[in-house]
Amino acid sequence: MTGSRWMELPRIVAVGNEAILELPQICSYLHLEGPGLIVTGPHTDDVVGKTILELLNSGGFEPQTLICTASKLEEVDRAEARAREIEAGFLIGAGGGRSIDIAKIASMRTNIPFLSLPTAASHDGICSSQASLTVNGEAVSLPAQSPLAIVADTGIIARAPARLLAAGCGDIISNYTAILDWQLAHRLRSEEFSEYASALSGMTAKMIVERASDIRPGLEESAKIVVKALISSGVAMSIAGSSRPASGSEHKFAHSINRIAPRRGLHGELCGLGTIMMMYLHGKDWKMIREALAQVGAPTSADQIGLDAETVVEALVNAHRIRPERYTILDSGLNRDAAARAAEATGVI
Ligand SMILES: NC(=O)C1=CN([C@@H]2O[C@H](COP(=O)(O)OP(=O)(O)OC[C@H]3O[C@@H](n4cnc5c(N)ncnc54)[C@H](OP(=O)(O)O)[C@@H]3O)[C@@H](O)[C@H]2O)C=CC1
Ligand SMILES: O=C(CO)COP(=O)(O)O
Ligand SMILES: [Zn+2]
Repeated sequence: MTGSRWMELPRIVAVGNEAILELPQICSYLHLEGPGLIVTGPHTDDVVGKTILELLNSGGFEPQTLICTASKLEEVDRAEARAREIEAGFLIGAGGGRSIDIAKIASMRTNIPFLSLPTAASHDGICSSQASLTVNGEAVSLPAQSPLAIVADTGIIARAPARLLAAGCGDIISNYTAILDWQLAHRLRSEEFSEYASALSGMTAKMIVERASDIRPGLEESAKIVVKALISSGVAMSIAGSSRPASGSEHKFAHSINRIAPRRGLHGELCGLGTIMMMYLHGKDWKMIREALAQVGAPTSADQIGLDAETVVEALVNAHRIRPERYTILDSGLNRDAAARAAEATGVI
């Protein structure tokens, strides 16, 4: 085999209190030219929309805003059309995982560079070169543009609702089972495995578990710990060239819940619950995971996010149908009784 696989990584990663104020400077440093299209959501627009507009205006980047409300292809189509219509020089994905993913795919389609401006530490898609979308009701992972720069203002992130920070911890802690699944697929299916990507992803998850008692809502220092971990997890995905180091059976469970009970629980919350149960299925230390999630304030039982036992079991037995090409512990054939036992034994239901 000849040639190489190209790894896309950001050129600038700015993490810190009031980092948002450096936005015009960063755009100039990267030789970006306006208009800049800000892809964001309604809540985020209330929190930082005006600030971003003022900052970009002050730098002469003629900003415009597009509000998106769902992780759907139609929203990507809208972002792409608007970017082309205004002949955008760059895109900014500002907000949670959904806005960043939409900007990421629109950037890939239009070949217009994009900047990632997370306003919450709720997901590890801040820097990854893939995006997750719902297409025809199914969760799909698509190749996308890696951000040219990340601007993570830890002051804004620390002031975001506490639930978002806890969810981000869940998304990182899920790397434990994602790696176990990847190793299993390597052993049983000869799937290509990256020692480096898995080591980085695993170290990131271990750090959050070890520092769980230091992670408190409202603290800038906590926001910094979690954001850096989310970025590392994204780098692991970029190294692997897929979400494999950060998405395994626990993510299949989360996607399966989204299919059965849409809008119930945040992505990272569902992944956290899935990780507890998948650790149990792998015969590993699920209590350590549950304890860490509880320490950071993430849900450890389904009823905390309004899910009933039947929905959890249904999601578990059907989770292997999500992206069947991605082999995980669930592909060994989890029957309904075993699924209920795993959920009950771990206290998830
Ligand atoms: N590409 C990848 O590698 C990854 C992608 N993802 C994807 O990311 C998404 C999950 O991300 P997540 O962030 O949990 O979900 P959302 O993007 O839906 O964000 C959750 C909510 O938080 C709000 N919000 C964000 N920041 C603030 C703030 N500072 N103050 C108040 N509210 C705020 C959002 O507002 P608003 O309404 O403005 O959006 C939204 O209502 C999923 O679609 C998932 O598939 C997750 C992990 C990795
Ligand atoms: O959420 C992810 C990693 O945290 C990646 O998403 P997918 O499960 O859609 O690949
Ligand atoms: Zn995730």
